[in-house]
Amino acid sequence: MSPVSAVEIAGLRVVRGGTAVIDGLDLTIGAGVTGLLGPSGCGKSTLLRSIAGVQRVAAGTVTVLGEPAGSAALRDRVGYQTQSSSVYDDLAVLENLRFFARVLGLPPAAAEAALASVDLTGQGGVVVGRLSGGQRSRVGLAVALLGSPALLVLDEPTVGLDPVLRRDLWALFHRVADTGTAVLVSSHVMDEAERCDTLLLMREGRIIADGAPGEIKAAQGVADIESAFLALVEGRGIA
Ligand SMILES: Nc1ncnc2c1ncn2[C@@H]1O[C@H](COP(=O)(O)OP(=O)(O)OP(=O)(O)O)[C@@H](O)[C@H]1O
Repeated sequence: MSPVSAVEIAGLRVVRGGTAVIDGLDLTIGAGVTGLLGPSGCGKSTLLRSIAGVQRVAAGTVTVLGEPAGSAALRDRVGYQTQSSSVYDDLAVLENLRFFARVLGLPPAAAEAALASVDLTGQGGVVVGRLSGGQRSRVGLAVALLGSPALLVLDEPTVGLDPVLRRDLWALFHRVADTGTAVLVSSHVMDEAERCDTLLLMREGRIIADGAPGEIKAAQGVADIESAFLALVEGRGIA
């Protein structure tokens, strides 16, 4: 059995504000938890937007689950959580989920299932505005998980969270990936690198490394991903 790749990108070029933010990017993303790591402004959100099908692209192709990114066939097969929260503060957790389930044409039971998958079953009646940061992130994640997507795209979901909450969220990403959903997570925190099955290091609109964290470190002859990133940037790796 060889399923289609979650994402196939060829020759992607994206221009924002008159500047080519991404120029000639080729990339394949498969199963498991893939981390997209790179400094602020390197183009992570732009790449994720292109995969989610909400970014105007100047050239190239972005194929998601065998379909062009953004096509109607992918509507409930791709879950996308943006950096800014898209949930309503003045609605309860379950009300939010039921609302988004309706928008996607899913039955109300999908809301309960998504709630359970992020361990918030007991919080369904709580107004989102009263939740902690970690719980809010989980609600956003639950919205992205509605309809059991085959690809989950998460833009910096752990930003601003303490180390314990970040660890718990990464455990959740792996649980989701274990069900067969490909999970793509961006972060600018290099110490999250070790939590990924596959790591994409991005700089100035380019993917400068793509592989398991251990492989990337070994190729550069260094002990941590931050050093690997610096070695790649400075072109002094052993590879
Ligand atoms: N709406 C916009 N109009 C013009 N330029 C933009 C716009 N959004 C982003 N950019 C530019 O595109 C580049 C890449 O931004 P992007 O948000 O993709 O980076 P990022 O790696 O996700 O950064 P961060 O971690 O800070 O979110 C940056 O130089 C940014 O200034």
